[in-house]
Amino acid sequence: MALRLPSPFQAKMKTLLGPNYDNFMKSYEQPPFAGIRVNTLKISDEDFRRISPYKLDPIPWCKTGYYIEEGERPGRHPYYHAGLYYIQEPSAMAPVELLGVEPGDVVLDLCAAPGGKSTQIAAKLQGKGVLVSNDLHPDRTKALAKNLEMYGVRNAIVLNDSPERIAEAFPEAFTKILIDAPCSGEGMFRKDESMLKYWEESSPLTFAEMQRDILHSAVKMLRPGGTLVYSTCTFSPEENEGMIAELLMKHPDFRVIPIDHSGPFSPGETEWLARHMEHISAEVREQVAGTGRLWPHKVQGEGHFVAVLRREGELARMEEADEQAPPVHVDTAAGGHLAVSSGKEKRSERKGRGSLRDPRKGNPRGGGRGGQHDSTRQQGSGRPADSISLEPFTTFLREDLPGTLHGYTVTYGNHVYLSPLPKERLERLKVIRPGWYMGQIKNERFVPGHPLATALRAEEFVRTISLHSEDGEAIRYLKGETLSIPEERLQVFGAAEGKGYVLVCIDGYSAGWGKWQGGMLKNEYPAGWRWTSV
Ligand SMILES: C[S@@+](CC[C@H](N)C(=O)[O-])C[C@H]1O[C@@H](n2cnc3c(N)ncnc32)[C@H](O)[C@@H]1O
Repeated sequence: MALRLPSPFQAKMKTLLGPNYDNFMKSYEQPPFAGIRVNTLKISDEDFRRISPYKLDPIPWCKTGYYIEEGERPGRHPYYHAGLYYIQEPSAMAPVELLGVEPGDVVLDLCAAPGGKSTQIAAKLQGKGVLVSNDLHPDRTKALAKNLEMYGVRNAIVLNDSPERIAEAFPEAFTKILIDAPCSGEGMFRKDESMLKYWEESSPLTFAEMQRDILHSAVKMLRPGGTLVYSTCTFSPEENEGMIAELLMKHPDFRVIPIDHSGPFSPGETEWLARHMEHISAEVREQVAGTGRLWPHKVQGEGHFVAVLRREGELARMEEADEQAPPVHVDTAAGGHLAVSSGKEKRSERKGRGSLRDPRKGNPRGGGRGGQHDSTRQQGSGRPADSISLEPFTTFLREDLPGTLHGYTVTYGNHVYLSPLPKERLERLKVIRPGWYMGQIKNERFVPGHPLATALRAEEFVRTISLHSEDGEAIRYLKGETLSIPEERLQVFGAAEGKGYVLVCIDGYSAGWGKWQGGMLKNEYPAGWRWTSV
């Protein structure tokens, strides 16, 4: 065995696993399993299987997840840059599958960076409903925002705030909540040896403290009848069954929805509960048995713990409880200006339907950090939001993007976003992305942003070019080179001319912008996203 596992870890696992311990230890002689998950926001599972550059072997607990062979480098293919798949450890695909997200859900992913599970949730939502993705650590939220953008997610808000503050802003707001908790990462040892040192320096009890706080805030944000999934990539029962048992003792309106144990999932470790947490009732212990474990000696994956919990009550039906963000449209009566949706009028127009509950009602204290927006800081600011004329943006929509986009128009300085929620709902939170980034108004022109391109389908834009993934042209584009493209290769719809912004696709799937003129395609692929030689 190449890995030197800490002896306290080995001793603990021996007690926990009893006769299964030897098999568990043998699993460390195997290389870790690698997986990819098809991004069904951009391509159907069936179409991906047809064009996949890899031999795919289905992952039993995730319909769109596949094992790929050892030695493959899935991050080095143009399809990765076109967001056709996410590289994800196979066991990590389980929690979202068990959360049961459906289009129209209002979902919170509370510990979301770098975004594996958020991109999975977004694929389940299919652009309908709301995804709020949060992470406490600022640097990690950058990767989270980038991944959501790369995967063409339109209806996500990225926050960098504490669970307590988010709970103040969104009491009983979400139909589904995922807590993929920070943990001691025992399931990561085989994949990432640096986790061994991390484990030796910290204790499961430190994590249990953090997890308890996160859960405490999360329960306040779930609607009656809603579903909460708690997951970790560690084996330690203190952070898994222990956490769930405590929650059930404290919140009798929460119940475990038992996971089917006839397949890859093993039952929760209730014997450990009986030995170490005597105050936990037998009824709660029985419920905890319904949680699920993926063990590395039983399945092809690094291991995970998952608990599915439901809060008692009748879940308000989506169409009665939530407004869909309105379509963005050009209001010609307002002189070609965009009809900026404030959300307020919408609510009063649709009296009695209510959206996410307004935190200011019944919370007269207000307060908070007063709308720090990283989106503004990172992407530049300028004039006060409302002084900006959106005309260049509306002209772009009308002329180049004739379809209907949904969302509340939110501006920060000269940056324009479409948000799945009205701006005032985010006022007191630290917002990294208030929604789908449209672009920037600069010198009275609209400069479309990269995330606008990655989330568009080829047929939604008036001018497109499709580059072949295999003839080197796509990689040259991804490296930032200018390409020579004769006009006949452009696909131009209607009466539009060839000159202007072009949606650059790879085998038909959007990857970014280019600007075409006189046979040359100027490259607009952002510097920070480019294909590098290593
Ligand atoms: C297991 S990782 C999440 C992985 C992520 N769900 C994914 O699938 O890509 C746990 C995350 O929790 C974040 N975190 C730690 N403490 C937190 C807290 N109190 N509130 C929210 N996030 C926290 C960490 O920064 C880390 O990114």
